[in-house]
Amino acid sequence: MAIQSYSYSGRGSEHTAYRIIFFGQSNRIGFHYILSHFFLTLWFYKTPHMTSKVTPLSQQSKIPNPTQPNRTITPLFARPPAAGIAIARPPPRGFSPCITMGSDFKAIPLIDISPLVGKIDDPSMVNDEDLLQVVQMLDDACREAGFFYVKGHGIADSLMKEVRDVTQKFFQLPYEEKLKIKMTPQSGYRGYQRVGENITKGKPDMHEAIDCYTPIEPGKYGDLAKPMVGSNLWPKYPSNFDVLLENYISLLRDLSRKIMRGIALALGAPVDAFEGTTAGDPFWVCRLIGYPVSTDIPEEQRTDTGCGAHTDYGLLTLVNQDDDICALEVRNQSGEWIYAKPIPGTFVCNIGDMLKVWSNGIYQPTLHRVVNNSPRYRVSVAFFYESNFDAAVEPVEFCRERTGGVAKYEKVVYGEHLVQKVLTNFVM
Ligand SMILES: N=C(N)NCCCC[C@H](N)C(=O)O
Ligand SMILES: O=C(O)CCC(=O)C(=O)O
Ligand SMILES: [Fe+2]
Repeated sequence: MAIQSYSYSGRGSEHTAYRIIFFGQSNRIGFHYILSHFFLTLWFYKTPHMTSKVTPLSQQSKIPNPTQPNRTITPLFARPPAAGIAIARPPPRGFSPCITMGSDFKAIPLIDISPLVGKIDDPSMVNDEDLLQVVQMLDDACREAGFFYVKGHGIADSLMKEVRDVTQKFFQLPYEEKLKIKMTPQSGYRGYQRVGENITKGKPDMHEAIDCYTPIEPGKYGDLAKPMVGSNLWPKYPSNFDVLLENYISLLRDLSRKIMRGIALALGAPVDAFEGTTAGDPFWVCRLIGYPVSTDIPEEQRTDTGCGAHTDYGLLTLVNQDDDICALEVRNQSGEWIYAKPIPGTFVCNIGDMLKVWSNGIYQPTLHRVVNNSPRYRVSVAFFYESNFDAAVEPVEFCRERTGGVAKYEKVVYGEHLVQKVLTNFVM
């Protein structure tokens, strides 16, 4: 048994945490020693661990290290059972080599979500061991890295690849051709944007993209959605682009809904917490992105980042990235950039700003950026699963209770958050 004591500073306060680790090891089987380590980590906080400061979301991105705030670690099995689930016993907490115990992750966990995908809509799933294990892994991943890979998600490899392939083909077209679907304020910020047109924190990003959003009819959501009214501008070439993408998006919507069900359980919430007025009519965003080889960009136009450091705006992001180029980087607590290396057949998932507010900071979105230093053009297709456009997202009561009783974030209307981002994302 070992006891470690260490300090870390969160937003506005210092903590000393004591971490007690028990580990049992060494079972002898035949000629081999098989070491098995069981970690039971108990956290004690010396100080009352929550600040009572309410910080508007608009200021969050200005805080230097929003990656890891004051965190409360409440083991899943210590939580009160939520309505709608009857957790009879704790899910097994085995040691997973993918998950770095502690706050400074070095790798992003990989989760096989097939039990979740197969069973999450079945009311009799509540005590399913495999499912609960996935829920536990989601909880660990959302606390530790805010990022995880998923496999066993049910989306065919061939479809993932085809979507990247048509994206690549489109970006290979001559500029005039791409301009036929140019993004403008009149198009509701939907369509093609050239390299350097998207800006992050004032700096042009070295990517080109097609942005698509849930279509919005004029008048829907009143003034709130006005800048984004419109339907999507799909390329005419390759000719199956719109059909392919619309099918892909509908599959990813359903997959995201299922993962959000898992995340709801991971938070100890009812399984349908992200349905109804929160995300029962989820807004979605899809960005098809191309990152040119840096030497192909005219020097006077070139910056060193494909996409500057940011957090995503909604609930959950699923990134379908090129198989063989390492470019997406995720920031850990000590400020190191950890590669989200491509793992063929997986999506890279991460949580967004709305989940932070809703969970009162139990889960935090992690800063990430893209740098394509490879000698090859990189493609990624990012799908963003968001709350209802007009959802007023605020810390829910049981998450507040779990984090000291005080709401750390003010209510934010998702659509306002999105529109504010979109209106400042482009030099037009
Ligand atoms: N829908 C999402 N999440 N898009 C992410 C793009 C991030 C870059 C953007 N210029 C920004 O500064 O946010
Ligand atoms: O290209 C990627 O891998 C990630 C893109 C991203 O983070 C975004 O568009 O929000
Ligand atoms: Fe992102």
